[in-house]
Amino acid sequence: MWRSRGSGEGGEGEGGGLKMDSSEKASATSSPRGRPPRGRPPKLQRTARNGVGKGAEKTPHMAALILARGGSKGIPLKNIKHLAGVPLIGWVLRAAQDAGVFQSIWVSTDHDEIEKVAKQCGAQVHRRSSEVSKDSSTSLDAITEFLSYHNEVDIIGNIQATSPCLHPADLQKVAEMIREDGYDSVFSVVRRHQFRWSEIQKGVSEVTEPLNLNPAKRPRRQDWDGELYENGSFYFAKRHLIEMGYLQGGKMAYYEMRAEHSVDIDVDIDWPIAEQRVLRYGYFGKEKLKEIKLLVCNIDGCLTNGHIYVSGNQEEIISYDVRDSIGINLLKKSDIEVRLISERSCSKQTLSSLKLDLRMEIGISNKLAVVDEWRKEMGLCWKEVAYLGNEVSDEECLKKAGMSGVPADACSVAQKAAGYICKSSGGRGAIREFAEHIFLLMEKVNSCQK
Ligand SMILES: CC(=O)N[C@H]1[C@H]([C@H](O)[C@H](O)CO)O[C@](OP(=O)(O)OC[C@H]2O[C@@H](n3ccc(N)nc3=O)[C@H](O)[C@@H]2O)(C(=O)O)C[C@@H]1O
Repeated sequence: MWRSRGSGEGGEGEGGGLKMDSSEKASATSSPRGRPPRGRPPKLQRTARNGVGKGAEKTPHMAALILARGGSKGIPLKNIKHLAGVPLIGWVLRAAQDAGVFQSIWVSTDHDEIEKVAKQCGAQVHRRSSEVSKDSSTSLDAITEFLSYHNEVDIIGNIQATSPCLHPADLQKVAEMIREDGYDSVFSVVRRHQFRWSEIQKGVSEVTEPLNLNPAKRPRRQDWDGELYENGSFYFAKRHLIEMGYLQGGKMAYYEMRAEHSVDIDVDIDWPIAEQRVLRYGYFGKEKLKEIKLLVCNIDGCLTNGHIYVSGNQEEIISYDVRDSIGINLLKKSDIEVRLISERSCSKQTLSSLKLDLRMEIGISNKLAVVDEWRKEMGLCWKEVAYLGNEVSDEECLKKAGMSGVPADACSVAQKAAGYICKSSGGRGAIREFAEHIFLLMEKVNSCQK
């Protein structure tokens, strides 16, 4: 959903890339389905690895594993539903990729669409069996199955997509705790200041009791350290523990996450709150965002819905959404110049009758060259350019721009190259929505600069 980046100008923007060696690439999907039926998964065996056994010098293989079954109950296909323009699994995948501590990064799923999105986000996919994809299946069941097909893995970092505010630094610290401090398992917690009370059970106890406070001396927040709660963001464990049926055990430690990064999507009403949280505190990639000064927008399929009506006297008739013209005006008021570009030789006369008063170039076969020229003319770097496109011809600009978006109905090449996928379609409010996204991220940039 975002691009792998190299160094230099082409590597600017919100995302990061996963480095895989060729053997890992060759097995981009692992699948119990692809194997001959032989009942239960093979019995797990402890091999001479991970510092155990003779001459084992190899760095232990730490795999990130995101469990993403298709049958989520409360929110349908929750694991790939777009949260702030990015599929839910995409947030934690981006953090895992940029952490640079994993030898491999996997999504375990039983669903075709989730497999597709996971691969677009740069993950390898384990097609899990239906036995570990039921409502009653636990995470441990799915992790155990994954390990039984991946003998090369020594340590599992089970990252839950339902905690999308994860940052690479959190994962780097946990990897260090396991690799250097010798912990067998580490899981995330958050500090909460919550007073707990015993439950009233009819017939047993008619009164409640304080569990962690003295009502006569109620502490103020600043006078009380609070308590640590498992927050469900991640669970790291060495293979032997999982083989024994534990995700937490052995030499065990917790990792305390910052409260603002601790988000747990459990029920549907958590979704809008999580969306606001990621926009403010989420991880947007290695490269720092810069203030946007120019937005370039493709015409057919972004400004318009792509339909053209031709009148008897060969005049083109197009439609656009008033919300988009409001979005354009808001951008202009915020000193963001908006320009239009088109591969097709649209009718300039028709476009100028929209009275948007925007500079535009039409009939452009190499959009990248034109936008590059525009940004140089304005003295901008690519990070200061936002691009909204929907077609294959927009791919390069989407990859280069500091902020990139596509309407909901953009082609898959463009979707893959963009950092933000609008809920609105082209010609139906996508520009307005993308403008809103730009404003939110600019707030983030400005608050970081203060
Ligand atoms: C490691 C673990 O035990 N995780 C469980 C967590 C954990 O205890 C809490 O988050 C702690 O705060 O709780 C559950 O959490 P939940 O059901 O939301 O699952 C978390 C993520 O894992 C995926 N998952 C879970 C189980 C499974 N067999 N396959 C999966 O793909 C879900 O799709 C989702 O993306 C729960 O609420 O019931 C179930 C999870 O199994």
